[in-house]
Amino acid sequence: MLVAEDLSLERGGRQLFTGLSFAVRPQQVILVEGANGAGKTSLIRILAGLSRYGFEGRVARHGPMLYLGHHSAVKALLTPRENLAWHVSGESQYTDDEIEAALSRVGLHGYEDVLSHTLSAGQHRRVNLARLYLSRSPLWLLDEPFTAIDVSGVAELQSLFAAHVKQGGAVVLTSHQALNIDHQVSRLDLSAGVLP
Ligand SMILES: Nc1ncnc2c1ncn2[C@@H]1O[C@H](COP(=O)(O)OP(=O)(O)OP(=O)(O)O)[C@@H](O)[C@H]1O
Repeated sequence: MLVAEDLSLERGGRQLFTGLSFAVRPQQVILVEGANGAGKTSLIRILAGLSRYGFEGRVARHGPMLYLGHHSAVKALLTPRENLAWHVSGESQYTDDEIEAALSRVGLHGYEDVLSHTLSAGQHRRVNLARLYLSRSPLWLLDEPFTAIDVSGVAELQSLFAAHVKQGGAVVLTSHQALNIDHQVSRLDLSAGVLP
């Protein structure tokens, strides 16, 4: 699904990692770990093809991917229904029932048509995460998907990740939280600075 070869990243005069090579294969969950500032967000953005700043190396992706960034891309003056419909419109055609069902899966039943600026931080984040329930992309690149999500929401997400990889998908994510996924998790630790 993805092959990363000899990745190096320098930021603000600091070498964050060098010589990083790995592959992402179907049915893999890869947790990118490391201290604050280790380069996790930067790595996910590089894998998604969204950043080249300070970066050397090669990333080859095969097939569609879904990237969810650290910062919620939910527009305050649109409703959750409108935000989700807009976000997924580039990926495929979805019916209003499918949009509603996805919002319901993330606990937003009853909030579909309020303005998003009236939502809590966690609800805001959940609007973004609803995209995962509609995604047909096999590769998910997720930067801190659990931020602002409550305990039951985290458990739901972890079940979703397990189901996704069991169906042949792959998930690469950053998180400062320990994972409790019913599937083997590979770890990519950036704290060491220089990886094999
Ligand atoms: N646009 C930028 N310009 C200069 N330096 C940057 C930029 N973006 C990030 N950095 C630096 O790159 C380093 C890695 O940042 P990054 O956000 O990838 O870390 P992280 O491991 O995700 O951190 P955290 O756990 O705090 O989210 C940090 O030292 C940060 O200051």
